[in-house]
Parts: sequence; C-alpha cells; structure tokens
Amino acid sequence: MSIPMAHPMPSPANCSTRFSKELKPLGTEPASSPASMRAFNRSSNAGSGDGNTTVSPTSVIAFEDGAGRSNDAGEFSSEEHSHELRNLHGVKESSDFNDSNWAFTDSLLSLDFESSSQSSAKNADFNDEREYACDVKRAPIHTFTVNNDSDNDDVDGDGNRNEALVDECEPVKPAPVTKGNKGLCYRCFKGSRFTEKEVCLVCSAKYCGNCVLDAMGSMPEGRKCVDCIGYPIDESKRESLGKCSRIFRRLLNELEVRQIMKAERFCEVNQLPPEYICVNGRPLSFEELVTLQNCAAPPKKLKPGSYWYDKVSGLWGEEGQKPCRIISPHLNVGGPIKPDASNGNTQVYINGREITKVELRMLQLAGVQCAGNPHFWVNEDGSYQEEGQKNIRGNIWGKSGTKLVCALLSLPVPSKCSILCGERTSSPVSKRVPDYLEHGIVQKLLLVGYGGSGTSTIFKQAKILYKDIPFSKEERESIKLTIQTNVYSYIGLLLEGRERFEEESLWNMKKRQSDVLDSSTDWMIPLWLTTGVSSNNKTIYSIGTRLKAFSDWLLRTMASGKLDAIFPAATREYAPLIEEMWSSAAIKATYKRRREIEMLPSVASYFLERVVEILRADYEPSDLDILYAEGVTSSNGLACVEFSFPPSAPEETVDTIGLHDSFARYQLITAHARGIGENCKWLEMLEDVGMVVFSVALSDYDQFSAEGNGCITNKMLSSRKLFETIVTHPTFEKMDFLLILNKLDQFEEKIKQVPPTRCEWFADFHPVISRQCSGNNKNSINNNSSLAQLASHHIAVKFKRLYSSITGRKLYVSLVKGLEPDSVDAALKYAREIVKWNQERLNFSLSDNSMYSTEDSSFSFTEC
Ligand SMILES: Nc1nc2c(ncn2[C@@H]2O[C@H](COP(=O)(O)OP(=O)(O)OP(=O)(O)O)[C@@H](O)[C@H]2O)c(=O)[nH]1
Ligand SMILES: [Mg+2]
Repeated sequence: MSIPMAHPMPSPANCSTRFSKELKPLGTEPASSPASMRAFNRSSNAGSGDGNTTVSPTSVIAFEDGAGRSNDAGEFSSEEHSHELRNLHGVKESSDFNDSNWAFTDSLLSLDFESSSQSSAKNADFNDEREYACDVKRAPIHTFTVNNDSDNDDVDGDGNRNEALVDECEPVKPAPVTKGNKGLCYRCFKGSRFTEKEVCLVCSAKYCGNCVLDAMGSMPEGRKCVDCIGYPIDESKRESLGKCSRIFRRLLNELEVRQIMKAERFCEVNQLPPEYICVNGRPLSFEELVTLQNCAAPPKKLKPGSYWYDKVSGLWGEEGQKPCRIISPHLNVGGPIKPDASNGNTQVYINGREITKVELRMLQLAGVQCAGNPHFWVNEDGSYQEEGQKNIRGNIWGKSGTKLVCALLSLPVPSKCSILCGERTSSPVSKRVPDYLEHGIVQKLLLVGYGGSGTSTIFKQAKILYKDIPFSKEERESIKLTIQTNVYSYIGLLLEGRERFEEESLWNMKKRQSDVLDSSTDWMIPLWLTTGVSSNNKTIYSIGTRLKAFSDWLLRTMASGKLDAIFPAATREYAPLIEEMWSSAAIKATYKRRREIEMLPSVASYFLERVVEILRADYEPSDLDILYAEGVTSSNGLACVEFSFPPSAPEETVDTIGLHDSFARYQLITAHARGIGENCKWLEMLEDVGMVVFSVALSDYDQFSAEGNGCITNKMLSSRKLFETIVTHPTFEKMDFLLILNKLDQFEEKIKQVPPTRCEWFADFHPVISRQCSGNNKNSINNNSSLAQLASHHIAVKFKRLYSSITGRKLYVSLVKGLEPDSVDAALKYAREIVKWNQERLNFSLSDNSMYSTEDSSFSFTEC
C-alpha cells in the first residue's frame, strides 16, 4: 500500500464550476488554522457529493488522463482558466478587486506544473480507500466560492453564498500561476532559470528576490505564498523545513529569518500528518506519531511512507526493504509485523519476519547458526534464541566484529539510545550492567597458569575491579576462616624454619667448638662471638619454654593435618601466643631468611603484622585482605566471574561503540594447573573460549619445586612445560593467547640479587648495561628496573618464539603486577581488545601478516 502525498488531485467530478474559483483571506492566517485540512485531499468527493468519501483513484487517473486537461464538465479548459485567474490576480495586486481583501486562486491544478502532476501520479497509487476513510477529519472549510454563473447553486437568489453547500465541499490547494517559459518569477514573470528564487512550500511557486516578500507576506507558516497559508506543505519539501535559503538571508535580518524558520518548523499545519506514516500496514494515529517521534531513538527524517517495525528488537525499515535503523523497541505504534514485511526470501525468521539475504549474511558472519531455516526470537539487546526454546543462544551485538560487518553491509547497529532507552529499559547510570544484558552472550577468557603464578590473584582483582559486590556475605565468612587458617600455617612454616635454622646454628656451634678446641690460638675469644650461639646452647633462633611448647604442639597438629580441627574455637585463644611468637627475636631472625623457607609467601607478613586483629572472632576481611589471601578460589576445579568493563568516560560522552563495549559481557574462567592434565575432561567444555590468558610468575626463574615424578624442577621450566601443553591442546588450537608475565614487582627486587641466568632457559641473557648505569650510584633503582625491563623483555621473547614455533602465530604479552589493580585492569582490557581484533580478523579473513604480525619485534606490552 502506498501513502497519499500532499498534492492530491481533486476529482474532476467535484471540481466543476462551483469550485472553479475560490476566495481566501489575503496575507493572514485563516481564523482557525486548518491544520486538519491536510486530510482534505483524501476525502474529496468522488462523485457522491457527500463530502466524506475518499479519493477515487479512478477519478484521479481519469483526471490525469483527461484530454484537454479539462474538468468533466468541460466548462473550463485549464488554459482559459489560468488566463482568467491571471487577470484576477492582477486585480488583486492592484488592491481594487473587492472590499474584503479576498483574492482568487486557481482551483484546478494546472498540469503545466510539475509538482502537481507528480503528486497526481503518486496519488494514483493510493488505492486502499478503506484504510483511510475512517480516521479522516473533516476540515473546517475557509474557502468560499464566487461563482459568476447565474445558475450556480451555491448562491441563493439574493446573491448570498450558500454556506451549507460550501462546507460540504472539499478545499482545493492553491496552485501556482505562471506564464511563459520555465524559470520566470511567478509574480513578475521576469528572470530566467538562473535567477535566484524562493519556493513556496505548498504550491512550489517560485519568486524572485524582488517579489518574494510581497508574495509571501508575513510568513506565519514560513515560506508559503499568502494564498497557501493554512495548507499543508508539499511532503517532498519536508526536509527543507526550517532550512533558510540564501535569498532570505540577503533580504531579511537574522532575527526575522530565525522567526520565520521557527514558525515553518513548528506551526501546526506544517506537521507531518500521522496518517501519512503507515507502520506494519496500519496508518498511525496522532498519538502513535507522537510516540514514535518522541521516543529515545526515533526514526530519523521520517517521511510519509510505509514502514515495518519489529517491536521486539527495534528493527525498522521501509516496507519491502532491509532494516535501515534500530529504533526504540516496544513502542505501541502500527499493527503487528508481517512475515513478508521486508520482502525476505531466506526462510530464516526474526521475530516473525522473514529476513533479507543481507541480514542472513550478517548473522552468518556474526557466528549465528542459521542452518535449518530457524525462527529466531531477537531481543532489543541482540540476545537471541530459537522460538519455543528457553535458552539464550547468543548475542548478535556481543560479537565485536558484528558492528563492522553491519557497516559494510549497510545494516543498522543499535544506537546508544536504542540500547539504553527502550521504554522498558532502566537508566544505565543507576546500574553498571542493565538487566537485559545479564542474559546476553559472553566472551569467555580462560585464565590458567602454573601453581603460584598468580591466577587466583588476577581472578580476585577482576572481581574487585568489575563487580559491584565482589564477594557475598557467605563468601567473606568462608574467606575469613581461610585467612585465619593461613595465618596459622604461616606461623607453622616460620616455626619449622626457626627449628631448622636453630639446628643449623647449634650444629655450626658444635663444629666451631671442636674447631676452637683444636686451635690453640683462639682460646681467648668467647665462643658465642664466633658461632652466634650462647654458652648455654641458645642461638638467636631459640625461643622460651612456653613458646617452644606451643610451637611443638602446633607443628604436631599441622603435621597430622588436624589444623582445621582447632578452628574456629581455638582461634582467639591462641592469638596472643601467635602474636608473641611473631614479635619474638627468633621469628624475626627467621623471617629475615624467608627466602630459604620455600612455601612461605611474601604476603605472610601482611597478615602476621595484624595477627591479633585477624584472629579475632569478629574479624571482617577487607577486599585487600581477600586479594592477598591464598586459597580463596577453588583450588582444583573451575571458578568463573562474569562482568562488563565499566565505561571509561562519562555516560554522555560515550560513543555508541564505546558504550556497547562497556555493556559487552565477559567471563573470566580460571582453572588450576593441576586440573589440566592429559585426561582433563573439562577442557573440551571450553571450546567456545575467546582466548587463553596464561599467567607466568616472572620471579619463578630461581624457584624450584617437585614435579609429579619427584624431580626437582625449575618453576619457570615447569611453567613453560604447562604452556606448551595448553598451546598444543586441540581445544585451544586456534585460539589467541595472552601471556601475563606476573609478579613484576618481585622480579624487579629479585633481579638485584639473582641473575635470570639462574634458569637455564635464560642462560643466553647477557644484557649490555652501560658503565654509567652500573654501580651503586643514586640511579641504582632505575638501573635495576631497566635491568628488569631487559630481562622481562628477554623472557617475553623466549615465550613468543616458542609460541610462534608451535602455532605460527603471534603471542600477546602483558607485564603485570598482580597485586596492583590498575595493572590487572590494563591486562584484562588488553585481552578484550585482542578478542575484538581476533573477531574482526575472522570476519574479514585478514591474514595474520597484514595486521597481526608474528614478528618478535612487535611487542604488545601493556603498561603496568
Ligand atoms: N608480590 C607479588 N605477589 C603476588 C603477585 N601475584 C600474586 N602474588 C602472590 O603470589 C601468591 C600466589 O598467588 P595466587 O594468586 O594464589 O597464585 P595461583 O596461581 O592461584 O596459585 P595456586 O592456586 O596455588 O596454584 C599469593 O601470595 C599472591 O598474593 C604479584 O604480582 N606480586
Ligand atoms: Mg590459585
């Protein structure tokens, strides 16, 4: 169904003599502005004369085809008529035609005028009379007929006009009058097609600079001839509403121009008639048009026409065409969508509409499975499911490359407003992630690493960084117990260390004693000065009897694996003893040699410093405590956190893409290295992981641990072995990898004392450090950090080469300090970018070598 245009042709049957000439008030707005007159052109009588029937297309066509361009009665040829009108116009212009300031206008549209004929042609398409007949308002008629014919029925015997009859008749829009060649001014009939002119928005009459102000008067409705005031504009000119021409700028001052343009845009009669917009086969009511135009994401530059609208997804398009825009969803406008709304022939349906080929292509590129002619249910957020099924299958907009694909295929993407401001959606400011995205598809990032590399720390950082409530009450309660248990185990490790160091000292003492006894020269020096052992067999690692008893009991309990049994009841009871132990000289001396206590983590002191507070029953761990706490995440199975990256800029300034990124969902899944064996069952379950984030502790280069086979192996080499296992695993064959070189802070410290060559893999690390940089000058810290930079770069290259030799692809690397939130944030955002690039690369089959070089030199470190 097509939509009628603003220039309907009056039915010739009606436009007989009594409509041959009309009078209108001159230069003023009609008393009651006939905004509703815009409906007139659809309700002109088609021969019935009742004034309420709709335009008869046949009569329109008959008129158009009418030879001689005359009306049915044949009383006027258009030429004769025009001629007469011109004369009358002349009378009007000389202001001596009548006493009431009335002017004649042409009632019959001259076919000399392009606009008239065009609109007639469009009107000929208008053949669905029934749909329009019901809601047409009868316009108050402000035109009056002056009929010179003596037998005119509209004038009674006294010469008075028959108002009743006139009111039944439909008004006819004025048509311009001109003579001679095209390009002449319609008023002075001078000039050429090159003369600058202003055009009437209603009848398209063109006036030169000398005539335009006279012809248009005070312009209460903008650029219209005075005769056209009160008439709706020619819809083909809607886009020029409010856009001032050069000629006006020259003739009027700025304020006048502004007022006229404002009137033009906002006066009632110039508004788009709602019934000219047909949505899903139904013309809109006034309320519906208001809803449509005032929603958060309205259709831009709405023109009369027929459109389809998918209320669920917000997709909007011209009838029979692919979607051109995503507007606010759930607007109560138009009828229900029809399957053939966009003329699709793909047998794939979205919300009941058969989609077009180009949409199908987009879905395929977005990774949506379209085999088997599926019927999808797509929500406004892009999440989709098959009709009749409960589970969300994915999110069209969740895939980073989809927007780019849409841009290339000229398909719309959700605007910021359509995402945020559907009638049912809530404010994005109030909640970091809107509800409707909770169920959308997520990009999965698998975080793995060798034991102690910091995966749990990074995982917890993600929770703290991106979740409003990172840990529930129950989680905190259980973490509290974990921290308290950890404190006991740290003390236990220290006590073990103390015992060892004490024994060593005593053994050294005995050895020394025997050496001293053997020597005849040193007999004068007191023993304790040479051995660190006092004369009563006490060393700096020795503790008093009470603490010793407690130490023995604690170590026995730990050795028997019954430490858990003393919690939580004994927690408070032993706290003072633990505190006393921690502050004792023996433990202090032991802690100084913590490097020799293998299992003792660096965070032990963080907790031991606050041991009394931590062991209290009412202790509530802070986020930092939880971050530092070991054993918080599941140690054997999988742990998962789902989040969105919060927008980096204020909401107002976020562009569509940035905003969408901020709502994209990610899932960080962490799995313990122990779970990743050859027979690991769950690895296959991670096939849809977007990328693998592999964590390596830089500081592991001088650390050793016992492998499963009992071999003591350098931890860096163990890390490398695990890395190779994961990279070569079929599940992760085609995935991108981000290597997190973690514990950079520890590495920077350690490298001051232990060279990276301690690990055989880095035996070829021979940095050239300038003499200026070496030595213990005041720049030594910078030197150490630059040495750390060189060394970390060297380690990164090792991993990159290894990865490239296995996969032929580039390994992304990020240097991280796991205990610093900003550092982890940067690394995870880097992972997000890689997932996006990867998606785009897949979509457009870009070769690795073009954008994603595997060169060692193309480092992609993120800042720490
Ligand atoms: N100094 C420092 N310590 C870190 C860093 N990352 C993690 N740690 C500490 O290293 C220890 C081990 O970290 P986790 O996150 O538990 O390591 P993991 O990979 O989960 O270890 P397992 O689960 O035992 O295999 C913890 O004490 C962390 O606090 C870091 O960047 N710098
Ligand atoms: Mg862990």
